[in-house]
Amino acid sequence: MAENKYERKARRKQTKAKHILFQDTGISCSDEPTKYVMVANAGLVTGLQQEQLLELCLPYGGVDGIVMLPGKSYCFIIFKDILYASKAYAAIHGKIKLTPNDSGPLYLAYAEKVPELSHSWNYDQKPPGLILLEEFVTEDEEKSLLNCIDWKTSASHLGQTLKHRRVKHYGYEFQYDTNNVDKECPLSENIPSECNFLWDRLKDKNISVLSSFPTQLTVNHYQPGQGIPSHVDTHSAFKDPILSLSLGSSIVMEFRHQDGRVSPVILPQRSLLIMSEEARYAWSHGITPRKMDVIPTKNGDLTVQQRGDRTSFTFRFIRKGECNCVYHDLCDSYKKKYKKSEADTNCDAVAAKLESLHVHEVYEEIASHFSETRHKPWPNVLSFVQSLPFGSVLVDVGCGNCKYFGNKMGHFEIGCDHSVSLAKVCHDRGFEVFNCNCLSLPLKSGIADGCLSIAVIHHLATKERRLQAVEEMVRILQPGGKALIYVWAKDQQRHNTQSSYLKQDRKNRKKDCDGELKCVPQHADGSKSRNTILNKVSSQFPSLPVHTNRTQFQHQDLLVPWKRKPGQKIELDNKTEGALCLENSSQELPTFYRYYHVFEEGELELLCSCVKDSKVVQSYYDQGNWCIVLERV
Ligand SMILES: O=C(O)CCC(=O)C(=O)O
Ligand SMILES: [Fe+2]
Repeated sequence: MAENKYERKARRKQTKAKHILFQDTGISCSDEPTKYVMVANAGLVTGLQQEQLLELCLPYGGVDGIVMLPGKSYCFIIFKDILYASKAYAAIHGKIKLTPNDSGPLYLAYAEKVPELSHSWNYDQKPPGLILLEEFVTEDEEKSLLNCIDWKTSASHLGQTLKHRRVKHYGYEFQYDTNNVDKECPLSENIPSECNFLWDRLKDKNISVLSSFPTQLTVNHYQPGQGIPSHVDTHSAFKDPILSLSLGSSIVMEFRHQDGRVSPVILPQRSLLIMSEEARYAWSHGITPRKMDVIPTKNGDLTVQQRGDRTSFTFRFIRKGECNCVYHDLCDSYKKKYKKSEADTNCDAVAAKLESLHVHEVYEEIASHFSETRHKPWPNVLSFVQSLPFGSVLVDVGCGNCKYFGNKMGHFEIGCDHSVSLAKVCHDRGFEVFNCNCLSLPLKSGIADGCLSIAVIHHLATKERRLQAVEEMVRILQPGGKALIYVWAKDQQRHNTQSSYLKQDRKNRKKDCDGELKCVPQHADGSKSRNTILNKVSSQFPSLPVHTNRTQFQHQDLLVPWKRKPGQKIELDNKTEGALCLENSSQELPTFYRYYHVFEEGELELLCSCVKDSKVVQSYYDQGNWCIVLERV
């Protein structure tokens, strides 16, 4: 039978989707029915919510799961049985729209398998420290609690209607602009006495999380379709634990960890949720604004459940003083302390001097040799660059010899570096470059789609300056733009594999020729030679240790030797002050000393987490470097 025009269109869409799927994931589609049905034109990118899709598919049989991939406009339904899949396919493909206002029908295809998600949703594993007490209050108690809230109140801070829900505070007002409470300014309304029985009940149940009574209560009222953005209750505002009583209706609350784990937790009506320790400090919680929730059934399938009106009572304990938790990434008290320790301008001036002498001047001196040793691009950096779409503006901050430029990817490439000599190398190679300090980029905000900072900010001598450099990169990115940052790791031998630095160093040692990070000159009495160098180098910065090559880093702030290539002329001018370079009276070649701050594990994440308007979207270790992809939000 001849195809009609709708069938022809559906087939064309299907062919295109199959091709894209294969390109993206290597997964082929199948002409025969399978349990895996690809939805070609609905996914996270099109704003699809999994409960919509489930509602559509469940009438045809059991569903084991829905796989939605970040950044993709397609998704997959995993049916329990091939029969269900084929029934759904026959009914939906090219015929049914998801919602009446959608422009076209859904196009489906059978896939041989589904892509594996590195971090999937897990209904079975709750965040550590999370306790859920079901049927904590009776129906009568529920009514009495709901009735004791007087929403009709004229004071501006009471009974607020936020975009997504209605809220009312007792004890202290939670201020949504600062995400904190004014501890000096308690409210006249205390937590209603109708709540008092809850604390005895906790004791009766042998739950000993409370050492005193809560001092703050926030009542949230959610209608179906409303929610609360994912957040961690400010550490400095409230102690551990936080309690939340669910009244009126049940709901799914999503807990998210920074490592990508998502744990949806069903909060049944009349249950009490206790968020303590890791669940309180290191996982964010939120409620997605939607009218239905996806929940697992007893036999493990997924189903949807309509939401009703829910009122939650969130009880908290106002904290006196600062938080001392160990979950630093999400702790505002820790970040405040961390930033303050660097606020000293005297320290800033010393740092600037150190960078000038042991970074800027050294790179001017070693530029051509440095450039000769820098040809091979790092594969992960290259993939980042290649992931930027055609027409992207790419800024390489601290571009060195521009080894990541010239990829013919249709990018507009702009390099900048402090070193005049390195900028000249790039210019001679035909690239657009200018000189500047990465602490203050002479570029308009929001102009870049991608930004590189490869082995740059570890040359900045204070946390505040490193933060400033990252803030500058985020500033020049447009929303959605990404920066890739590489810094040297203190740990050069992670997972028992040697970093390229240690490997390179070994090679150098074998060949006994020059390159990056060469050893200091060795005499027969090597130690004497080293001491001479140390004394000379440390004259300006006495507390800075000199790194011993071929070894793991012993300190975080140090001077790393660079030995000049043999046969190169040494031109020392007065500026060098003898500290950045030692010209040995013997036959030895001069050694330059570059300042480095090598990063501990987690340190780069912490630094980036202090940068406004950005989020860390990827974090990894790559051959002796800690690396982060930071997205401007
Ligand atoms: O509605 C809830 O259960 C949680 C409310 C909440 O997280 C908050 O107000 O901080
Ligand atoms: Fe909260």
